[in-house]
Amino acid sequence: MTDKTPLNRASADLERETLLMHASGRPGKIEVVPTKPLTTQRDLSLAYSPGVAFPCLHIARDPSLAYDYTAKGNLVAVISNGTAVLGLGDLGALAGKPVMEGKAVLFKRFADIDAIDLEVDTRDIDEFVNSVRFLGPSFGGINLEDIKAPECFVIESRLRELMDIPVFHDDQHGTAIIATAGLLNALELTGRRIEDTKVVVNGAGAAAIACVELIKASGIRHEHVTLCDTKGVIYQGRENGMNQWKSAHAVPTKARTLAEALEGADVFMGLSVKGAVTQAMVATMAERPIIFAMANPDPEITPEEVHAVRSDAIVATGRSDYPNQINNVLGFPYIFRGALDVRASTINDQMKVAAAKAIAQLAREDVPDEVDRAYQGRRLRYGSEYIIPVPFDPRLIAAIPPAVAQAAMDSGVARKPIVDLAAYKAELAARLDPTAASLQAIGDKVKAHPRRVVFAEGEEEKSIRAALAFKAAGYGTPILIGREEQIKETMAAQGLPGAEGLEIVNARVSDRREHYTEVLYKRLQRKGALHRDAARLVNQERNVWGALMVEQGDADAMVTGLTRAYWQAFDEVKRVIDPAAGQVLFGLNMLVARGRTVFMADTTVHEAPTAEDLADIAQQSAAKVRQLGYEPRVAMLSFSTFGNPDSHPTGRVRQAVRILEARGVDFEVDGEMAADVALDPDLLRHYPFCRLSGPANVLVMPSLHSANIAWKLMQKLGGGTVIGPILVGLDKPIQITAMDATVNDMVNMAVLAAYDSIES
Ligand SMILES: NC(=O)C1=CN([C@@H]2O[C@H](COP(=O)(O)OP(=O)(O)OC[C@H]3O[C@@H](n4cnc5c(N)ncnc54)[C@H](OP(=O)(O)O)[C@@H]3O)[C@@H](O)[C@H]2O)C=CC1
Ligand SMILES: CC(=O)C(=O)O
Ligand SMILES: [Mg+2]
Repeated sequence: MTDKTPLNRASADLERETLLMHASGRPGKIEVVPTKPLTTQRDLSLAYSPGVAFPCLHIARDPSLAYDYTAKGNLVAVISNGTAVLGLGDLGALAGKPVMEGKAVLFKRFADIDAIDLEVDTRDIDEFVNSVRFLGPSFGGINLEDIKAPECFVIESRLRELMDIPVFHDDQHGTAIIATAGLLNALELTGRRIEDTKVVVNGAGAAAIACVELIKASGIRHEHVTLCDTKGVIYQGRENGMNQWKSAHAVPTKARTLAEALEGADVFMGLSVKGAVTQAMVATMAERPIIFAMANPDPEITPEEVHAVRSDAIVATGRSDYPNQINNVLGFPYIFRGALDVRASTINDQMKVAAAKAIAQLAREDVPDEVDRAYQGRRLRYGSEYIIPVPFDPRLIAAIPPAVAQAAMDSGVARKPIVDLAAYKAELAARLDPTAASLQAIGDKVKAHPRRVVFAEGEEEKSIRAALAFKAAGYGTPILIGREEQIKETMAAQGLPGAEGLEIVNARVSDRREHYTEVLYKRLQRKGALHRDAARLVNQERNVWGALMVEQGDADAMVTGLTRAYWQAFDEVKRVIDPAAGQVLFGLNMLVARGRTVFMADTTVHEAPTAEDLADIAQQSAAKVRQLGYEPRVAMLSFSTFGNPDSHPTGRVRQAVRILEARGVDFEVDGEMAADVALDPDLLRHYPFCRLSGPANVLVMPSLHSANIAWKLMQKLGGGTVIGPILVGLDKPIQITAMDATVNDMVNMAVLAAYDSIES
């Protein structure tokens, strides 16, 4: 590529990273995980033949039992023929699959709905309808996606008639719901009356027609909406490129082009293609114009372009990297959640309006700290840069589905009404694990305060890739320690982009060498090191050099670990950096599995911790976990629970609990207790005196043996994600990965180290 503008470089980085992500490990983004054990002959005879005959026979007698005996009730099909893939046009069924897999995982991530993508390889309406209409028994709902207009209108309405489960074309109604929510708030913020507002919509396809219908249903007047397509304004009497859906919105007007239509308009809604609007056009709009440029992945006009000519504008796009993301991801997971939970037979207009109102209302409410923290650097207060909630707002799950479910019940389409709506809301709030939001919070904070992070093993390919990813994500400046020619050679051999934006430091030629040697010599001269030993360490040990950079303030943080056993890297770092005053050093792992996040300590340092050590580890773990956004509930683990069985080794753990009591710590802690009691609320109930208000999220292990074995077993057999060990207690932010760390692990650890340098 010859064009090396920052925008093109950024998109080349994004292309490389995205392709790598999709191809890494198991290709694609989804897999199927069994929910029942399948390990023994007995398991097999229950899950499959002969036992499985019984649920079949029961369902044959009473079809509603399919919701009790199969996954149907929580399963949605994301179905497309790929004729309008985002704003990329007709790429066909197969090429649309990455988007459909993406939609499926968004269902899971945001609303705990299992979804599977189905790509139907036909552009023929009848063939498509016939391929889908018989799939009803398998699913609780059908999400149609990226099917172009006008075929999508016919397909959706025919399937809605033919099927007794919700059929929802996301690009139409999901988009319309979110855009309407954003519009209601933008009108309020700019002091406009809905009935006076003049709207121009560019695009007259699936998303645009549905948006126009919903904003009109919300109070925008028919004659105040001008629709444009590739042929210009859709005026009354136009014949070229028309269809019945466009005709329904044609207005008498002299305007023939988008530019003419936009003169004096209050609102622009783009649901067309990248770059369809110019700065000159938005310059002619009314005071405080509202501009929703929603084409994906690139908007009709960027917020920077708008603000250069209209500083008074409220701007929204479909993208997550600008404020005001109007994207149907805010809608479809939650709308289906509510619909599935009442076994709705359809998603009707009342449910859509309820969703739009719930979303608009949420943006007006005070933003809780955890959401604010997650979007550091942005002002999440109802206003022109925050007209709509952000996708990682954990309140969405408790706000939208109940509104949708209630509307379904009120409008008579709920087949299983919810009796206790308050209990339903509480259940929804607890349904999703906050880890992703918390990691997002950490990453966003680093982006808001970019750091200089040393990647000590700078010549390693994984280090280079991690450094590039760190830079591309906007976390700051990576510093690679190594020989420039070597690093550049590896980059060229791997087809990686240039080293621009990376710093490369070669200890042997650095003008900081003498200084670092003196600093190290001063530290080590009474620990048996001669001057030449210090010089050798500075010259030859990258971990020592990197740690010195951090210690001397030449870098903010460091990550290492790929080329040395953990203990060796740890020893090298400790030559330069001490534990922070009054702190012990230890390892903390973050385990994410089965919808929950649990921290485990000490996984790296204390082989046989004393009661005092255990108390220190518990106290520092609680502080660290709080810093990461969790309220700690600490369990001091053992093989015994509250004295049963009573044995000598557990005394240490009990003593640690007494020490913590005496210190008057400000977090929940109790023990000794077995791991299953700590994690299982039903078992915990046998101990009503226990001071934990819920299952523990911090496990303090009695020894390094049990801790190290436990997290490694979890990593290899647990099916979850293990992050860490995170080194806690060092005076400077340095993290050591495992030798088999992936690029992603390295980036995570670099971000955690960078975060530490901001927080400390
Ligand atoms: N932010 C969000 O949540 C969502 C955004 N979208 C975006 O909306 C856009 C349209 O998607 P969708 O409705 O599904 O697709 P469709 O194929 O159904 O419709 C596309 C429409 O865009 C019009 N169009 C294309 N190019 C231009 C242009 N240069 N000027 C004016 N109109 C043009 C077409 O005009 P014609 O009729 O003359 O062919 C057609 O009416 C895409 O960019 C998509 O990414 C869609 C859904 C959700
Ligand atoms: C967001 C979406 O669904 C689209 O752009 O098509
Ligand atoms: Mg779409």
